Amino acid sequence: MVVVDDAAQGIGVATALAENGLPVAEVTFRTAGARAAIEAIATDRPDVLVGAGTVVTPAQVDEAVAAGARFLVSPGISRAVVERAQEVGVPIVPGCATASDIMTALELGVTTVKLFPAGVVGGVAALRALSAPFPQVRFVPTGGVSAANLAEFLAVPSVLAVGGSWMVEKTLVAAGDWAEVGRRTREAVEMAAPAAAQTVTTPSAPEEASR
Ligand SMILES: O=C(O)C(=O)C[C@H](O)[C@H](O)COP(=O)(O)O
Repeated sequence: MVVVDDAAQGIGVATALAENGLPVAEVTFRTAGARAAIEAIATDRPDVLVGAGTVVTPAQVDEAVAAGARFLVSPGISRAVVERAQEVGVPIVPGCATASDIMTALELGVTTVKLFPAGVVGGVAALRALSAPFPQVRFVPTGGVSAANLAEFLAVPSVLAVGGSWMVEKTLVAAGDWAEVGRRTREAVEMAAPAAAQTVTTPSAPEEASR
């Protein structure tokens, strides 16, 4: 989850992420420069999977896709936004904070949702509670995820991935401190690796089978 002011910052972040094992960036539509940053990454770093975050209107769906975004993320769930994404054929991960939000996602045919803001709505305990009635749903918790709790979130079987801004903190991006962005990225990738390996090697473990 990246907040950048312009194309140059976007390229700096994308390069630091890719060179440290995480070639994926969600550039949020929170700044005037977000569109230019997505365009620059899509053009100059085709090895990086670039998406748009904080997509809250159908018009932003179109804008993001025109800029080259290959996936979309919303902080909440809006029928109009999800339906527009489905019309143009780009994957969208809407934010859900309650069981009702998840039911709306399911009605729209969406089974991968973002739990947001994950830390505030109950963290791992909320994930486990919401996973029980919705075994078909995969969660991407964001909002309050960090190096301190990353492993805990990834250990929940229904968690597909996590997202967060701690690797690309605004002050680091503003200062162009790509070495520190790279260090935090590498650390996160190393912490996530055991969870990813477990998902691949133990698909029939009891916990997995009961999902
Ligand atoms: O607006 C969106 O579409 C988002 O994706 C929200 C972000 O994922 C979170 O704001 C990240 O939260 P922190 O890692 O705690 O900074």
